[in-house]
Amino acid sequence: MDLVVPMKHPRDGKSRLRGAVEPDRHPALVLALAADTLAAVTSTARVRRVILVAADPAALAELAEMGVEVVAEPAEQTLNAAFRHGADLLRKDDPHAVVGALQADLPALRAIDLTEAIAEAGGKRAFVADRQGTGTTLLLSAPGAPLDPRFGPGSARLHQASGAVPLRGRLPSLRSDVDTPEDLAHVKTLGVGKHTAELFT
Ligand SMILES: Nc1nc2c(ncn2[C@@H]2O[C@H](COP(=O)(O)OP(=O)(O)OP(=O)(O)O)[C@@H](O)[C@H]2O)c(=O)[nH]1
Ligand SMILES: C=C(OP(=O)(O)O)C(=O)O
Repeated sequence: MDLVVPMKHPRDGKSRLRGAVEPDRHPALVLALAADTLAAVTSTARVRRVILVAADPAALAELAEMGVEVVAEPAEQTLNAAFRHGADLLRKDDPHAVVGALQADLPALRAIDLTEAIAEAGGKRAFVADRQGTGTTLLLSAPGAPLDPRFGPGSARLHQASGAVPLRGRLPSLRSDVDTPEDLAHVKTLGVGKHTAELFT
């Protein structure tokens, strides 16, 4: 299966985390969260391609070295348009693939949780809610079928209402996205990847 990961310019993203590090290091924190997410993704055997859909590809040069393809976001500059664009590019090359949409703010992600989620989905359109139960961290299409992303506030409910199956596994590392300082404290208890850890030593 192939994955799409969207990213704003690191200077603009994760505004609710502003102040967690010195202001001039905020972009480095956003990049570190993404680098740890991508390190786990690219070490997951079930994942074949990863497309990063970027508001500004030049700002993500260091992520491009991690075995992911960085492309520019489409003219419609919204989160769901970014997901649809990445999914369309992947489908052009393999019309029958499962396509996944993953958030870039999962610094504690472990390959074992991503593998378990893909297995539990079993080819159905399915999603993983965040640990609060309101947001979505991963949405998987059925093979060759539309991804139909509905990310944004309350997306777990929207994904379920659109027929996606909520995955029930514990999946602690996959449910722990980092939106707030409280989320950051939580992922530190799980154990973050090296890029994020380096910013707090
Ligand atoms: N390419 C692209 N990525 C986006 C867009 N909107 C959100 N994202 C990315 O999608 C992911 C999820 O978004 P949020 O968790 O809401 O993150 P955010 O907007 O950076 O955070 P806040 O400013 O705190 O709301 C993050 O990796 C964002 O960078 C967009 O319009 N285009
Ligand atoms: C956009 C979303 O993310 P967040 O909770 O990270 O803002 C979402 O959960 O659909």
